[in-house]
Amino acid sequence: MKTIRIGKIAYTNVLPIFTAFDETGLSIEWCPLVPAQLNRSMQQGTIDIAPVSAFAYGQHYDKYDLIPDISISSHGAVGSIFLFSSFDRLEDLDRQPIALTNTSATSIHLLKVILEKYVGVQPDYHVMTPDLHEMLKVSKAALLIGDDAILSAWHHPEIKRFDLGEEWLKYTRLGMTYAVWAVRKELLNEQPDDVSEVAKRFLQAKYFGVQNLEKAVQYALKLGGTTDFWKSYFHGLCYDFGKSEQDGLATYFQLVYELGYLSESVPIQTLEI
Ligand SMILES: C=C(O[C@@H]1C=C(C(=O)O)C=C[C@H]1O)C(=O)O
Repeated sequence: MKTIRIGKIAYTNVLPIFTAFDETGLSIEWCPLVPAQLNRSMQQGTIDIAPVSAFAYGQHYDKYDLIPDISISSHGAVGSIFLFSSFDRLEDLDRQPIALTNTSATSIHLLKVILEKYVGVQPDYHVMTPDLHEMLKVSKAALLIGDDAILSAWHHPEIKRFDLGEEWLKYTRLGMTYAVWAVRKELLNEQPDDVSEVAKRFLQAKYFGVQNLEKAVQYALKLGGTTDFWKSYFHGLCYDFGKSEQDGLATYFQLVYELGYLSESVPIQTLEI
């Protein structure tokens, strides 16, 4: 078996899956990166399988297939995708500067959909490294994801923040999928049996990890917080990719396409394993 390079999101959100992954008998190399770097590495072919931003799948779906029934989704509040804002109302952000983290792809476009389609404002976006203090020096609101969002919320409870999973649910009554497990089609053609085995291990890891959160919580505590905080964070995330998650994602793809941020409407294709 040729070594398969697998990307890992360098955030706490995936710990229930990655801490439960059984690599016995597999030849794999782990590549921990933030989502925007994972998206790039998958596109360039320096990694073969990864949880990529759902938006990045939309950009390159012709090159990828998806492992079925695994994602990072939420039905409502996600707990780690926040727009921090100097204003109490999203309506006040029209023509205002908003800083977007350079680590994201899905959430950046989710924010654009919410603000432009539903709130009806047209802000001036600019991309920055994820540093809340620096971002708010030059803008009226700042989008952070993952551990950057969690830490900034802890350090700055006084700053108003909007949870994008909650906003999306409010306007659409749908869940939202932020990341999906993509496999490069080239790898699938070259090593179909190995891909199928890795996909099965991911699904086993998901089933076991979500039922047994102790190990994930133990790792998560290194960032800070309490056991109860992390249990409730993990319970707020959904790692499935069934009909209700796919319906939410299909609506997102349609709206992102209508707003011109994707050049075509995206089919969601999952693998038979
Ligand atoms: C829930 C999250 O989902 C993520 C958001 C992503 C994005 O915005 O592109 C990509 C992968 C996930 O890590 C999070 O990062 O907090």
